[in-house]
Amino acid sequence: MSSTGDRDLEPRGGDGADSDQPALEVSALRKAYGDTVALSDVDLTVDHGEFVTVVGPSGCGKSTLLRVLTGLEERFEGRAEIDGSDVREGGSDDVGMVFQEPRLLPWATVRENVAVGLDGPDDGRVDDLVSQVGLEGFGDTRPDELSGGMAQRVSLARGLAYEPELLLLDEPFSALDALTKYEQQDFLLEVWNRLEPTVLLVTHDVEEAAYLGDRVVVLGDQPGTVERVIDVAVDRPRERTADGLVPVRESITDALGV
Ligand SMILES: Nc1ncnc2c1ncn2[C@@H]1O[C@H](COP(=O)(O)OP(=O)(O)OP(=O)(O)O)[C@@H](O)[C@H]1O
Repeated sequence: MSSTGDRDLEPRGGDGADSDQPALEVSALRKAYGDTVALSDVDLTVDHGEFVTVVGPSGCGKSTLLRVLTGLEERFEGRAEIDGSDVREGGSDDVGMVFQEPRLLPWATVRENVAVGLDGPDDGRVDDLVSQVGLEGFGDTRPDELSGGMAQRVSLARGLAYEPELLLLDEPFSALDALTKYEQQDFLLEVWNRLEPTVLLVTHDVEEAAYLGDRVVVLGDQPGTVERVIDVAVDRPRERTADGLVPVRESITDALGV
């Protein structure tokens, strides 16, 4: 299966983006919870329209990095900016987040959960998204009647619904079976091609990190810091079996020490 669409890999500014500023910039980031240092000395710059994947072992601080960027962690050292604005001062409000746990409104239907960030009703778009994440026919279903993988897909559709300039995704495909995961990865690539958001996607899946990313940031643990940054110089659309992805996967596993 291959990703869809053809894409110019030059970074571009999206609508309203200040092209003088990177989409996202982190420098000398350090975040500790008591004695536990979750992140240390993290530097990362992501350009507008880039798709960057972050891979690392469990507990290396991947979710913490996303929490810092979304403004959920106000106490940290160093700098974290979105479009040149400090995340502690609000960053940008044009950020879509897909959390590791779906965090759906339990009383709301699938359709209502997807539409939650939209200003007004846009039934056509919501229905399209519901069907694109493979949930056609489940628009009126409530979260307690969904499997974990279905709930995760509702969360993905909600994160995409208002077409943000920056998408922060925390293991959005981890609860999916292999085939559904491939379909949803390609759906995300199709959305990325069409809307050109900047994407930062956290995963522990080496294959996924290589297949999706323009660059792969490998985090090491204890404390979490950038171990290696790997450019994925493989043309898009990509085949999952592309020869060029083999050395990328090897470089990731080498950096992870596995
Ligand atoms: N609220 C918290 N209080 C205390 N320690 C925390 C908190 N959140 C995270 N940590 C610790 O910070 C470190 C990084 O956690 P984080 O959840 O960011 O890792 P992760 O790489 O996302 O892990 P996983 O892949 O298992 O989701 C871990 O040692 C974790 O125990």
